[in-house]
Amino acid sequence: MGPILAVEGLKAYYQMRYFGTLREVRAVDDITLEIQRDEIYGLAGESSSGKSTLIKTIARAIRPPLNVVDGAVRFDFAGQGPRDIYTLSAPELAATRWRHLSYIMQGSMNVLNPVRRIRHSFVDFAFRHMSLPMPAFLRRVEEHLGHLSLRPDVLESFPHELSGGMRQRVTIALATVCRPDFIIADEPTTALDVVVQKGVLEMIRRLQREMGSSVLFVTHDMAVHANLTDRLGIMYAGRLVEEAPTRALFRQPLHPYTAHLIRSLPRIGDDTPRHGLEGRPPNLASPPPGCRFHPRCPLAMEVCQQTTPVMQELAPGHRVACHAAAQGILP
Ligand SMILES: Nc1ncnc2c1ncn2[C@@H]1O[C@H](COP(=O)(O)OP(=O)(O)OP(=O)(O)O)[C@@H](O)[C@H]1O
Repeated sequence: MGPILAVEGLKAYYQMRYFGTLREVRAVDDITLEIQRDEIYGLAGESSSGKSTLIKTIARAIRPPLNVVDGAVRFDFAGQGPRDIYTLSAPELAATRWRHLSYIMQGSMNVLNPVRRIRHSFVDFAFRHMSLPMPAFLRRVEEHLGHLSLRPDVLESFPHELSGGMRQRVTIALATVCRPDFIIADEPTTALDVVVQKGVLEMIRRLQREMGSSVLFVTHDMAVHANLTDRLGIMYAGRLVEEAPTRALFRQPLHPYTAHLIRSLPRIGDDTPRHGLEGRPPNLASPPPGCRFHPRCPLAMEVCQQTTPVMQELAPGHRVACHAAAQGILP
């Protein structure tokens, strides 16, 4: 069986008109990647690199001014054969969401209605996918909550009555109760304190293993990626610049930006001062020509200012878009 998700040449721009002139923010610019069944694929990159835009585009959860300009997003759920999510009809899309493709968001309040009891959220999102009468459905939900160390009475609670960690576990329960094939998680633990964060990450890993689902996990936190993900893609200024099995990427990053992200991680007992990168990420309405990282890159050469580097596989499963790396120059 092929990959569960194949993204090909995807471009998604925020397109705005000011006095008749088109301004485009190229937040996702020519991204190609595949996600396999039964893996956790991490997506990293600093703020504004386009991570959220990419996953919204993958989930077809976009609205103007964000538009897909080019490319394809093909899911192959349960081996049904690849389908571009943008060719699904509205009923097909509704039948897919939560059942095959679900979403764990940054703030749990986005998905939990603050003025309705938790039970209603489960009924609204999951009931129609389960083909069970209501009492059996609610029993299934309670069982699933128990699996996430949540008591059945949370169903009768309002979201504000629960702690942040419990709310996030409820949203994970909601996203997993239909045993979806593919789960997108967007910074699901960023707002939580470290101890709660650890528990939530372990829970995501355990559920993923049990269900054999694929997870696309987005966070800027490289330490979380190191502990959780099987493979990792690094985004910079709207482009994927490196991708590899997580261990290989930490052992030997090939892109200078990835090397910088890894070097910025704090290490216990290491007091050497850490130097930030000079400069700021580019404005995506007018990114620099050539490699978008070149104004900040310690290895920049003339070619980097003129020619956009293409992704090349330099080691098995290890792709990088960097002129220096292609010449064997390590960061
Ligand atoms: N509604 C919008 N209109 C115009 N530009 C936008 C809009 N939303 C995001 N952008 C721009 O798109 C680019 C990518 O933003 P995005 O939120 O996808 O990045 P991110 O990597 O997810 O960042 P963060 O980690 O801060 O969420 C940024 O330059 C941002 O300013």
